[in-house]
Amino acid sequence: MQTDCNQRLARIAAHLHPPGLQMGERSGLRRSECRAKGGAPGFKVAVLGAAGGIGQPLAMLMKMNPLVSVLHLYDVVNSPGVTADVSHMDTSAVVRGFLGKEQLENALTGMDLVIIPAGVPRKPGMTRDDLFNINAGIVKTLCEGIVNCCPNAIVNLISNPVNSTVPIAAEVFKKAGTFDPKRLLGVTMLDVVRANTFVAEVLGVDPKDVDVPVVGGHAGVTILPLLSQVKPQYTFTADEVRYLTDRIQNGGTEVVEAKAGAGSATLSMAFAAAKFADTCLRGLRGDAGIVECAFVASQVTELPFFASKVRLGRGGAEEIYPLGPLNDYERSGLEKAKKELASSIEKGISFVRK
Ligand SMILES: NC(=O)c1ccc[n+]([C@@H]2O[C@H](COP(=O)([O-])OP(=O)(O)OC[C@H]3O[C@@H](n4cnc5c(N)ncnc54)[C@H](O)[C@@H]3O)[C@@H](O)[C@H]2O)c1
Ligand SMILES: O=C(O)C[C@H](O)C(=O)O
Repeated sequence: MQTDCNQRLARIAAHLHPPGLQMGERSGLRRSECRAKGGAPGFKVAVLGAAGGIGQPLAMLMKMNPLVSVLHLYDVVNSPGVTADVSHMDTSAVVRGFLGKEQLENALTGMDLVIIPAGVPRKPGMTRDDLFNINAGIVKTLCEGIVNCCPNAIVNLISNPVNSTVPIAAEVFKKAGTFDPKRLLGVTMLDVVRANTFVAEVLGVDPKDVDVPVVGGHAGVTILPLLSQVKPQYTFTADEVRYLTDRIQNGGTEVVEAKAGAGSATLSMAFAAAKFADTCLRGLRGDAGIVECAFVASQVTELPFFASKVRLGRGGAEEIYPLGPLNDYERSGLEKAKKELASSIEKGISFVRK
């Protein structure tokens, strides 16, 4: 058995240069095939946009996740190099790379979870909505691929503007008759990660002990931290509430400005995306009591999409929790958030319906 495997590897190695070539492209065999057969049970995960600023560290973090048995890394550039690199990590997930549109189908076929950080990031002075013209088309194409190849996969959508790209994805799935609202999740985890960090600084505690629900959406005033519901319970002063709300709502801009033209949050986003993906996988596995915030199709407000706490299970976002009691400051924030969200959602919907 071992000898067979070694012989096949030797055959593959003979065909595998120059570096960067898709694994198995010439030999018809994948280097991972020998091990894939004996691979650990687990979930199949694809990262679309895997060679990007978020994609690369996210690929690394997903390769470290013991719940992942197969990791597909897709991009329109540089995915062979990222794949070769990540595949050398001695963790159990089998890694395969896919390059360019013609390999999208193979990248997606059979996936349980698809994570999408594909698209352009902001530069200083831009809003997330300024990314719409480029990213809307990218997300639409990738979601059409999901329709054809893994319509039952859970989708974690990171590409901005999330407030519009999630409605775009939903429309693509609806058009194809494959839309399951529980399986489409806009990733707002970075807002929660930031909120926990900034609140922990104010309280002087470890961020791991802090939990701040962040609801609404993922842009400016639509990011609504519910500081009155913070765990551990604490009553902030009005100044603290204003400082924290402003910092959480503008955390993305803080990074964009600090990077001064070199992009937006990538490392903290990869961390947040990996954390969120892990909760989705634990939900798929059937773990109980997994609750995170996400931007989903929702009836929590009159808007068709809204971020709030959801319970993740085998079917995705199986339960969507109401917002709970809000104070006057949060109620007024909610009205502002809903106004902006309504037009961003509408923009996404009409992009596909036009
Ligand atoms: N949801 C959030 O909290 C959050 C946080 C940070 C960034 N973002 C967003 O994530 C996106 C990616 O950010 P980044 O910093 O990684 O950007 P990046 O430019 O570094 O990487 C994007 C990658 O997407 C790839 N790509 C482009 N078109 C593609 C296509 N059609 N198919 C597959 N891949 C494609 C690019 O080749 C590139 O490798 C941006 O839209 C950014 O605004 C969202
Ligand atoms: O701010 C951005 O443009 C990227 C992302 O949405 C973030 O919140 O960091």
